[in-house]
Amino acid sequence: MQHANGIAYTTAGPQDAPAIVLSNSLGTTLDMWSPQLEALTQRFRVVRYDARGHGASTAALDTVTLDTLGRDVLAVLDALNIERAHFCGISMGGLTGQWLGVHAGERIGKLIVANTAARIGSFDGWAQRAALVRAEGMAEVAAGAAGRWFTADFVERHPRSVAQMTDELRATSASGYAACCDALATADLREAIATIAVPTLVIAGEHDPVTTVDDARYIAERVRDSRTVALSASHLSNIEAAEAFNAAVLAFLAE
Ligand SMILES: O=C(O)CC1=CCC(=O)O1
Repeated sequence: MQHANGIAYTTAGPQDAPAIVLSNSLGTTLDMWSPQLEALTQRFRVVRYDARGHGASTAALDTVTLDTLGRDVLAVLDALNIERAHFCGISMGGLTGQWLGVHAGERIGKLIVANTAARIGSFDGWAQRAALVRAEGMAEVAAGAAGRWFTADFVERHPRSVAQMTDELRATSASGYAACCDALATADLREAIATIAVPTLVIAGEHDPVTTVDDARYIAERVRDSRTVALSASHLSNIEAAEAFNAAVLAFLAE
């Protein structure tokens, strides 16, 4: 694991291949991309990183905004001397991707934003969640995570994958998680995304209760060079519908 400005990252795949950066969701780590690694490293240099406050990232947590999360990606690209990379982010990572499309489009080849929205949740909802984990730690948020992240059917059929993800969430630093809740509380790109000029794929989960198919449509209707695909999955569609997710990403990158 290497660090750039306190952001932990790792690379895999051929060094001279085009790079793709993978950006995790709230309460997960770069390990969430394991189901994508084999497929993507056939053709890409895959750069995974732990979002600020998560996993092995040690970056400061005083005032974290969406701007901070976006600039963290640029710091990783700079550390690797990568001028331009594809970017695939899920949920909070997808919001980070939209920020990059708006503010640093010249650094992004193609953009994939999955299970995300231009504005996720509400200020009050995120403020309450941040206060909860700051006061009481991760237990309550982790207890409800399976139902936010996966369909009941997936939870029943894949208990080990689900437990791995919820254990990881339970182990997430409460202050890191809360700092990212703060960022989500104020992140609102509903108007700004109309300026995104990067070719964009918007992936939705048909059963996602957090960021809906309508949220995906909202993005696609405003980003001029965009297409959408809806997968039979809940929120963490890269895990629940890994094969279809990989196929959609690879087809888009091959266009
Ligand atoms: O609430 C959750 O755990 C789902 C989620 C919202 C933003 C994000 O990245 O994950």
